[in-house]
Amino acid sequence: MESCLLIINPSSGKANGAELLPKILSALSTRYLDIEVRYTKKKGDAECFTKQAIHDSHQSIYCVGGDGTIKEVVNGIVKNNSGIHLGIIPNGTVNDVARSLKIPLPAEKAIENIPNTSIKKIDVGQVNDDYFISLIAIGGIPEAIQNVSVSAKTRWGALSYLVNGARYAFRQKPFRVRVTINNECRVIETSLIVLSLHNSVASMKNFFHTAKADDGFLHMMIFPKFRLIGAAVFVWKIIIGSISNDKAISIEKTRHVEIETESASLPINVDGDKENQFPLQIRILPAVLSVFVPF
Ligand SMILES: Nc1ncnc2c1ncn2[C@@H]1O[C@H](COP(=O)(O)OP(=O)(O)OP(=O)(O)O)[C@@H](O)[C@H]1O
Repeated sequence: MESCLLIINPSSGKANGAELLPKILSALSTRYLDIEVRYTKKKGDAECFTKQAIHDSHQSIYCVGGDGTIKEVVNGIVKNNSGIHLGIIPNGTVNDVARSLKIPLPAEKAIENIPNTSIKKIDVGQVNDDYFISLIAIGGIPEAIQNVSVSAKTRWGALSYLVNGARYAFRQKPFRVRVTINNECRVIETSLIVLSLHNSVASMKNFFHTAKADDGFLHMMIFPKFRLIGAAVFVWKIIIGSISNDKAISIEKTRHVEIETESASLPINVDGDKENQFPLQIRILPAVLSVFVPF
């Protein structure tokens, strides 16, 4: 029988990860003889635990947390060039990766479904020297979303993101970026850029209608400059899932993109965390991650 590492972020989502332990152990014990359990305490722990699991020759890692915790595990896997299998028990606030992979929500359902999963190879994004699994967003709105406190997320869930994002949308100042796709360079004034590997963004399904976790593409939306009324219209279209039909938005599908700006303080959000400095070299690594998904 095989062995696995179970990583639990006890602060993700409603901060109930530790309470799920008995159920998870019972589900995993049908598949694994040895199950090591580790709790994260801070940023970087999940990547560090992953590195150790690869070194210890575990066959799989199960991750209980949100997209930020999954991103750390993915960094540990890809940076170590490992084929270790990843199981996702979605217990964050938005859980876009799980939604895209049709992993049942909430976490209790995903746990019950562990026996009915098999391996699928999916894409990973690379941004400069790091990796991401879901989303890069540039602008003040993503920064506002990132600044939502753990207590607000625990109490209000995805609603806390929406309210903070909408509040900032009205104060949003446009910014100028140089975007290079397929050797074609464009200077654009925009208020928001969203780049995703999946169809679900900020827990809203079909943000990118055609995106698939294994299609080998980065999906990118460049919004025009917007102010008060424009922001309200876009927020509404995002909520009702019709944003990708908006003619004012430029939608790109690419394998590589470079984004530069002279606005030194322009915020970048990578899978929910503030990271990286411009210029951004972003590319897709097709089918490099083995994840458990429902049959
Ligand atoms: N014990 C802990 N207490 C507080 N923060 C932690 C702890 N362990 C990890 N973290 C932080 O949690 C972040 C990841 O949270 P994660 O994204 O998984 O949950 P979330 O923000 O609730 O969900 P989502 O990304 O779906 O919105 C990591 O970047 C890390 O900084």
